[in-house]
Amino acid sequence: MALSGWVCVVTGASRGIGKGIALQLSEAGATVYITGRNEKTLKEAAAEVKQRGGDCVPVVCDSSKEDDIKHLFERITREQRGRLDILVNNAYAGVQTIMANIGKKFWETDPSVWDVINNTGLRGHYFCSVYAARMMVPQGRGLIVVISSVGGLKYVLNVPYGVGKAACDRLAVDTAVELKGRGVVSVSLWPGIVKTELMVDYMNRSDEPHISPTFKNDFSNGETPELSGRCIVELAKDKSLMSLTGKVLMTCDLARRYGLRDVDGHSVAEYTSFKFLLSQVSYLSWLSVITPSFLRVPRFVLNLG
Ligand SMILES: NC(=O)c1ccc[n+]([C@@H]2O[C@H](COP(=O)([O-])OP(=O)(O)OC[C@H]3O[C@@H](n4cnc5c(N)ncnc54)[C@H](O)[C@@H]3O)[C@@H](O)[C@H]2O)c1
Repeated sequence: MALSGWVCVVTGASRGIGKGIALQLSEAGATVYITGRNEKTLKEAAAEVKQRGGDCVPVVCDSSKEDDIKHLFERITREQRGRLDILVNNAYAGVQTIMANIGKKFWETDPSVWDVINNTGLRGHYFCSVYAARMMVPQGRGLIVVISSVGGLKYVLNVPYGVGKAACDRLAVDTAVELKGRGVVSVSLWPGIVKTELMVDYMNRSDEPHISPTFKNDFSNGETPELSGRCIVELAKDKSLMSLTGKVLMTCDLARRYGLRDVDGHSVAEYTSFKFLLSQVSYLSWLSVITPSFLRVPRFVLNLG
């Protein structure tokens, strides 16, 4: 129980990656406050965490409302005597809207899609980070993780998605600048393709015209929602964690760093390997068959990107 006695917050944990992270943090011994808007689904998720022996506190908290966020952190301060070890900024309200608008250009889409995607998934993260840092800085330790994605580096899905993810990455990098010397680590985490409930449901829709055979194959090799949680547990235990502050981390890099497999026993897809990248280009995919998987794009190239 490496995280026994630790106090964590995972926002947006009634399903998907947030729930997976809560399951892993509580399995490692932490008390995990999970948030969401719907009391019923939140309590169901908490029951699942508790069923695996974890300590979980469901709190109805809408990440797009500052008052809710303020009350969440006031409650933790009261109940845990000011202790907070990890904040995972994960809440995201955009998945269904993104799926419903795939293929449309930004000018063909209702502009309010920006708010759906970024009010919770960016602004909410900033507000949570402020209140969490107010607890962590005085105690001189803590870890803040923002769940982002490769959309922070290149165009994926749509404009508000990518701009929001680039800003999530900058949120982690810039908060790390101001947290320097305070003992609090701030990182951005990119999961790969994750088999969340919503994604599985989307992929199962036989009438969906936007799913390419390549993506179907990538999805079948995708991550479970718990892999990100497994990576965060290892990060929290890492003696040289401070050296990672201000960095954008990928689950596949962390899996390699800590020798992790996914919770279902599968090895983690290497998204920066030439083998994977070649498989994405139809006329070069034959090359991926003969390319060894240990050949990867150097990190400095990604950083330049
Ligand atoms: N699914 C993937 O393949 C994938 C890959 C890379 C990155 N990500 C990122 O991971 C994050 C989580 O995505 P997901 O796929 O698990 O999404 P999801 O929709 O399955 O889960 C989002 C969670 O946030 C909660 N939520 C929504 N609005 C909220 C609000 N206003 N306040 C509080 N909670 C709220 C939902 O109830 C749910 O529990 C996102 O940032 C997403 O971009 C996902």
